[in-house]
Amino acid sequence: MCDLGGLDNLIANTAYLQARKSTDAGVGGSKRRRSLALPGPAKCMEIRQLLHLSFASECEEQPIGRRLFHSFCNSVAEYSRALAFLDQVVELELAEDNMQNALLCKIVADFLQPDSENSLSFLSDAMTSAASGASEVDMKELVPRAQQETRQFLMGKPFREYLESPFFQRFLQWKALEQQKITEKHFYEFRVLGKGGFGEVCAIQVKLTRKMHACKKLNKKSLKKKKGQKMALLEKEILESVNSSMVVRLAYAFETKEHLCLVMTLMNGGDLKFHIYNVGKRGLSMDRVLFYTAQITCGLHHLHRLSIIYRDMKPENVLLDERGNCRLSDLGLAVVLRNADDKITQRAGTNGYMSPEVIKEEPYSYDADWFALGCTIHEMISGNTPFRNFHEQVSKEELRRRVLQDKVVFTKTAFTAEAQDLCTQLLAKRACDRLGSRNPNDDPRQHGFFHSINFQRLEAGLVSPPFVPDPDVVYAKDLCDIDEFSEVKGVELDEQDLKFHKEFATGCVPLTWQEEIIESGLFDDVESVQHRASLPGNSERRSGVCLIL
Ligand SMILES: Nc1ncnc2c1ncn2[C@@H]1O[C@H](COP(=O)(O)OP(=O)(O)OP(=O)(O)O)[C@@H](O)[C@H]1O
Repeated sequence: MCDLGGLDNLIANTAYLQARKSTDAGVGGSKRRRSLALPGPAKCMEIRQLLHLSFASECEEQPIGRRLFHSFCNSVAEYSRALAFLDQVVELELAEDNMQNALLCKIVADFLQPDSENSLSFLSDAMTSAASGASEVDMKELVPRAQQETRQFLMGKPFREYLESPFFQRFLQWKALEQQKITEKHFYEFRVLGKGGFGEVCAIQVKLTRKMHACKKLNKKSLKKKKGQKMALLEKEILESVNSSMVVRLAYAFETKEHLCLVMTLMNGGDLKFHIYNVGKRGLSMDRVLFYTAQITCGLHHLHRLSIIYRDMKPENVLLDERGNCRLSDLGLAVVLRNADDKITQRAGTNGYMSPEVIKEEPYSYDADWFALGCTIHEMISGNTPFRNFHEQVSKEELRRRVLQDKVVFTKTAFTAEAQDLCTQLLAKRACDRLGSRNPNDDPRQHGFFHSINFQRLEAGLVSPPFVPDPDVVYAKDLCDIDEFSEVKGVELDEQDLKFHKEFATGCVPLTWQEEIIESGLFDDVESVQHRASLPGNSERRSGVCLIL
């Protein structure tokens, strides 16, 4: 029986939906005031000592660093042109196929021709003379070389000057703020979204930025009792290392008295299992199957490049966000290989998605994920997994036999020839015959099924999802259908546990935190206040910054 009435659920949903909308409205749309204190010079000196300064990290990878390096470069015409050129190259990489040639010619004419107004004076003579009268084929080869020379240039004098400029001081202030201790006081908490093995997942909102996230709470005593501490730390470290728009990302890791908390990308559009079985007729339309499969494939590819085997590929673990893009979630079973080509034998995964080699406990690696992807595509198209029909009761032994022996049959007309071929190749019984694992360069993204997908644009978020979840629907079970956790008895936490909790609760994850600060408008607000303060006639110079925004 449900303890909570429908009213409780309604109130929880309304509060949650309203909080989501306040984030959508952005900083400008919200009336609540926020205060922000950026640390002063002493703290900045301390932070500077701790950083291993590199151009790639400080000026390219870290979002706030990139923005401040851009601002610095904009004050010197030559540096500003160099960045404009690099920005154009990125635009070229993401351009639609039919726009590519025109853009390529424009870039060469604007930046590489010695007589052009924006010509890059630091480029080698060999480069500029090759640019005059170059054919399109030559240009395709010249632009990446010019890109390299430009980067080399920026890494020299401009980078050294940047490190001595007030822009870098500002960067250090943000870095100092990034290292603040994170506690539950930084967040508002909303309804529970789901239940995991060690605790609930609930929606939360960062007070400072108003960004919504999902918070996976892991009960400290339960982790200890079920010997889950090592696994939890590994999941946290893996999430932290991932930087893909196709995999859930970690924003904060902190602890409360009872829980270790992982604050991750909020995926509020429901999971693929729900969409396959609970909306309209079973299965998904082919445009959705294509879109999700392309995104999942990018997500798996990203993990594999980091030597991570996901090991739990299935529709239930693929979550949609409010725009209809999907990400892989629940990296609780993922493992990192010490060497990229190592193999492991430990049986892990979900029955019905585990590959023959995992079932037989034979050595396996990334090939296991490609097999599970084959099962997932089959399920998205037909509403049945390849080895078990919907609602069919099958014993573990029979399921095992089917996976090991049965040829997959495609009974539904919904399978196009290309979809069928993709599934067949992914579901090959032997890993060495399986798409994705046949040789070191085997890439499922090159399969004909994906011929209409521009993967670079997809990864950059420039392809519109074919389905957008309803913004007024909460795609989560009603509160009364989510079981509560019972108290963990008979476990005492000791010194060793406290040490582990400290190792886990590392606070803000730099790249995600910096993105959040920029996205929320806080970064621009601070910059404009600082800019006003530095104008002639304004005596109010600031070193530390304490702002009410
Ligand atoms: N990022 C997220 N956004 C929204 N909801 C989420 C998110 N992550 C998890 N959930 C919800 O919480 C539930 C439990 O999360 P998750 O599967 O990661 O926990 P778990 O401890 O690994 O559970 P299990 O081991 O049982 O799979 C999910 O089924 C989903 O409904």
